[in-house]
Amino acid sequence: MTIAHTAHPLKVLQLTDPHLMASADGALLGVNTRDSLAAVIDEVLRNHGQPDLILATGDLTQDASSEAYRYFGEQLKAFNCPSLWIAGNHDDSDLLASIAAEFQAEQKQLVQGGWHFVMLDSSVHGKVFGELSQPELAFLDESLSQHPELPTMVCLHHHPVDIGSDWMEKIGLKNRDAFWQVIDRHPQVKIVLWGHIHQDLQQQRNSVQLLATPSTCIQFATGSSKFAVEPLAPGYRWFELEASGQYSTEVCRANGFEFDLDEKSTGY
Ligand SMILES: Nc1ncnc2c1ncn2[C@@H]1O[C@@H]2COP(=O)(O)O[C@H]2[C@H]1O
Repeated sequence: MTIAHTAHPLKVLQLTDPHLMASADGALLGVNTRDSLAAVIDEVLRNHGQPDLILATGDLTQDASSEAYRYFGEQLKAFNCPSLWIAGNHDDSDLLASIAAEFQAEQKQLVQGGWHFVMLDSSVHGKVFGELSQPELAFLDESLSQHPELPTMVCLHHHPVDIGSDWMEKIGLKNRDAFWQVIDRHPQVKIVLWGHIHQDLQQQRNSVQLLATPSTCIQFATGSSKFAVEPLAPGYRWFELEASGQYSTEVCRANGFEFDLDEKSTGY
């Protein structure tokens, strides 16, 4: 584990749900996912510049191919900083971990800039919903016990709360009560961050800020009872984290990216 303290806020970039494919032509509902990721990376560099850390919160690939994982790692070389990768429902957790190691992105926790980052694997092989295994819950509890003094961000792929979309209720984190029982024992947790829902979301649960972020490809319609997409631009989340525990965060989109989304789609 790396320990570094800086006087400046730590700049953290979240990239989520890029759904990359082995083929350069790979598209999701009409949107080429390599092109949309490139547009988001350009937007980060133009708008915010270099981050100090990247959090990649799952569905890095659509086809769980080694080519797509390596493509993702290569694209992150636009940034001169470490990244941490976790799996989503479209990923192959073991393959992701082995290729993440090639890019030094496999760590499950990191202390940097006075913050503690904990990365959880909520993927369940062959399922769309998420679940945290007993070893994963034990890891969460142990890692939080190691740094009770540090403001902490916990990341996973699946949503651990109701987000107000019926169709997504069935594909969130199944054992969310067990997750919150652990979190509630560790008051240093400031932020729980996820992907999966392809939309900007902010909620509060006691003293914990709950955040989700648009995908770097297609976006799901907010509050829809059944599967629906909306033609919002691909995006990312940016954080500036102070060692005091204060922070700011915003979602930005690559609004100049042109795409032809299949808006009538009823799923994929
Ligand atoms: N019409 C649908 N109803 C329910 N789930 C769907 C539908 N279409 C796709 N999905 C699944 O829901 C998931 C939501 O985001 P993912 O990108 O993980 O992948 C999606 C599919 O696995």
